[in-house]
Amino acid sequence: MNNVYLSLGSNIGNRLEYLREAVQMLHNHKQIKVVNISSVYETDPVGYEEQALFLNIVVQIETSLNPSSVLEKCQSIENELGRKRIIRWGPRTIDLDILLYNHENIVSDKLIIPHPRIEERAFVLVPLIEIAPDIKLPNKSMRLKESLKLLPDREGVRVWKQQKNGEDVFELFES
Ligand SMILES: Nc1ncnc2c1ncn2[C@@H]1O[C@H](COP(=O)(O)OP(=O)(O)OP(=O)(O)O)[C@@H](O)[C@H]1O
Ligand SMILES: Nc1nc2c(c(=O)[nH]1)N=C(CO)CN2
Repeated sequence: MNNVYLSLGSNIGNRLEYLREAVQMLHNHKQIKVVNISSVYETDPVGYEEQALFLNIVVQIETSLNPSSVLEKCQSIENELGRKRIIRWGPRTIDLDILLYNHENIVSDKLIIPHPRIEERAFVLVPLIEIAPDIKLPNKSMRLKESLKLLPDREGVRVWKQQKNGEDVFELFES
């Protein structure tokens, strides 16, 4: 079974509902098991700043899908939830990025894993480290929590809804 971390973000409409639906769609796939979900963080937009605040989470899944099939599933969820690609790094109902796939390094036309901007994004690192405190990038000795300490914009990431019960990954999405 492959251990995969995904980053999810939304900054249009009912942001929590989009996150909830995306996680449900992952859960509904018979080859995907959702094993952990971070708290929900409200985050200042990065890259293109003239847009609404995001909600971001990181989700850990176990899956028998290969990396390109995980990407296809992520993109089909984005399409189903009405994502439109208009501005690079611009507003979106939902965005799913693959952060890590086991400890593999993958470079193809469609996919780069680890995601190339993990270490510069507090909105990714904070929720990722919450659920995987000692995680490292493949072939790197420094833990990501050390990378996070080097980022200037950590205060742009605030807990919005605390994950209450790590055992029941769906509790977050039931209240
Ligand atoms: N690790 C990855 N996860 C998701 N998409 C990836 C990854 N590596 C490369 N891609 C490619 O990136 C393309 C653009 O993705 P997308 O429009 O979601 O980018 P973005 O989320 O706006 O920006 P960013 O990549 O900075 O998060 C996708 O079509 C996909 O082929
Ligand atoms: N805070 C925040 N900023 C972003 C995000 C995001 O999910 N959260 N996604 C982006 C494109 O992937 C660009 N900027």
